[in-house]
Amino acid sequence: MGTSGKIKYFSVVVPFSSDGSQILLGRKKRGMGEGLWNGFGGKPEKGETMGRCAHRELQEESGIDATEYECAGILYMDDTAGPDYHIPVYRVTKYTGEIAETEEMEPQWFGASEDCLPYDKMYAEAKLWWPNMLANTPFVAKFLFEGERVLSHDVQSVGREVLGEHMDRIDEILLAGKA
Ligand SMILES: Nc1ncnc2c1[nH]c(=O)n2[C@H]1C[C@H](O)[C@@H](COP(=O)(O)OP(=O)(O)OP(=O)(O)O)O1
Repeated sequence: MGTSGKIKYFSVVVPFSSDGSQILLGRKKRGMGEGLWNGFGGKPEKGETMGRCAHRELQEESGIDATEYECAGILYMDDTAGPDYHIPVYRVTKYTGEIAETEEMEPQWFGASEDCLPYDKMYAEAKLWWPNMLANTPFVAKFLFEGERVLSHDVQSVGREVLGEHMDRIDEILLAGKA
């Protein structure tokens, strides 16, 4: 854990097209990460599990309603100075509704392959976990940051059961109001 002793929780949500050949990303229009392409997402509200947070954030930021989605992996980010981030990443395989640009995000489809992703306009750690996301291999990724620089990383492929245990621990913390 970084020296601040604080952990912030966020979700990241990535819709896939029905044939799996495309992914929907959003370009952040304001605030943290402005100008970067990423999945949709944000902080859980009080009393919300991460799954519910993922569903709500996707709806608020892209206008669509996820009907089939699951946790694909978790990003644990330790910062040498600032707060740490714990960020579950969700894969959406079915949704209803129309994709819309919102105040926060400009949505765009990209090919679901590494050479189609705009890594130079994504968070620094993105290129380290996206290969697992694209291969549909569940993962637990740990990063040590100094500001925006990744000092070290360890991305492990894990079984769905292990990922589920990580998610249970996070939901327990959220539901206990300890986040
Ligand atoms: N490295 C890094 N730093 C900060 N945030 C992220 C990363 N990598 C990421 O993938 N992310 C994700 C986590 C979230 O999905 C967004 C940040 O959420 P954002 O919506 O900008 O945060 P807030 O505006 O404070 O939260 P809400 O108000 O939307 O709840 O980037």
